[in-house]
Amino acid sequence: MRGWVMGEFPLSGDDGHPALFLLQVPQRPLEATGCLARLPAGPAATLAERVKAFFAESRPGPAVLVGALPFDPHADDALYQPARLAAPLPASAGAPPALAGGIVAEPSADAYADMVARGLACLGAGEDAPRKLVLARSLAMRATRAVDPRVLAARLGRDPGVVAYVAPLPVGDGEAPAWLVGASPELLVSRRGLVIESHPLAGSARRCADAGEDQRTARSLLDSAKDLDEHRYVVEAIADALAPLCSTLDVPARPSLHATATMWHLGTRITGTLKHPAPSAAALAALLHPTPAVCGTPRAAALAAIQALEPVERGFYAGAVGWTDAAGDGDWYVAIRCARVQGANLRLFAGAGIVAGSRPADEVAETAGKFLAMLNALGIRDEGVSDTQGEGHVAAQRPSLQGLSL
Ligand SMILES: C=C(O[C@@H]1C=C(C(=O)O)C=C[C@H]1O)C(=O)O
Repeated sequence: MRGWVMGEFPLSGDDGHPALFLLQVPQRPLEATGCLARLPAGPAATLAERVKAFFAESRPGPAVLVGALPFDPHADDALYQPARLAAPLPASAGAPPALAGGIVAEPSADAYADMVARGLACLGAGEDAPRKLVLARSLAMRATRAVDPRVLAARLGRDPGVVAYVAPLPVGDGEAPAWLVGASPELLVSRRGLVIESHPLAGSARRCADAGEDQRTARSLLDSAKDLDEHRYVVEAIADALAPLCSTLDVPARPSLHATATMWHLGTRITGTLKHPAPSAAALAALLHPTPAVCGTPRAAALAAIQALEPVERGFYAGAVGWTDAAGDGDWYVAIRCARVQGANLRLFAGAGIVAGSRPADEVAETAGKFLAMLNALGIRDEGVSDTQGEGHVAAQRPSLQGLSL
């Protein structure tokens, strides 16, 4: 376990970016500014005890920790006690940042298709081999000036199917502050008293501009054996992890549809009542993360395959963002549909679950669809997707996705 080196977190106003954490959950939106104390960093396995030790000390200020868990459960997390809590001001979305230069796909769409093919080859190859694997790719781009995470979050938050978020990320000495900014449709876990909820998603299809075709896409997703298979692994893993901790656990037998502005997903709303002693929301998040929705199954084999196959480190993408308070309540969302933003640099991430029967070209298309939330927030429109975010027009000088092989 190692503590934060002073200055590696964007915590003060010196650089024009006061510490900002934002989680726009409809029933309980949270905006946290400033930082009173950092939680000593560590892996997921020690999060519950670190959180407990933190709240055991008497401390001035809000009795809450906010922050992010990285994708790799063995890597250091980034949680801190903010100085102030407030309901977020209704942010005006404003203009997207202007981009300088092109978009660099890392890996390229073709290299990603190869990666998926290699991933498919290792599925089920031996007893310990993964049965599901989630493989991700990234798009790197630069804005003409430092990106304001708040503007991006406000633009992302116009979609009622997502929870927009901003979380500060650790950076190296002397580097500009970095943020994870995104719009998650997926609740990892929430806890209020003994009541818990999780809404895992897996199995996806890109939405269509034509209403009839959009409905047909949704219906065929509900009937897709491959997608139901992908989904089942996630629900089983979450239900198996929660069952020993709960006195009641309701797991619907079949998933239902969840819509964002750009994607359809299969989702299962799992609810339960915790037994005493009830683990905190942070402990529950650490227990569940990373689920087969972002990693695969079995977890260790999928994690090893991801680390061997993906050329770009995920960092905090596909981790979790959220808060936990001294009473143990909290909300944790899966950190997807996001970008790492540092100064004028952005790196977007998107991944897709691969099971027997997946096809590389389909996974390229699915990840391209998943990039759209963030690309649209950046003012990059795709003519194939309906303008459900209400912008109404495509500014002529804004880049279009047409012709870009994403
Ligand atoms: C990994 C991502 O999304 C996850 C994977 C999904 C899938 O494979 O169908 C669906 C929702 C998320 O759980 C992502 O958006 O980057």
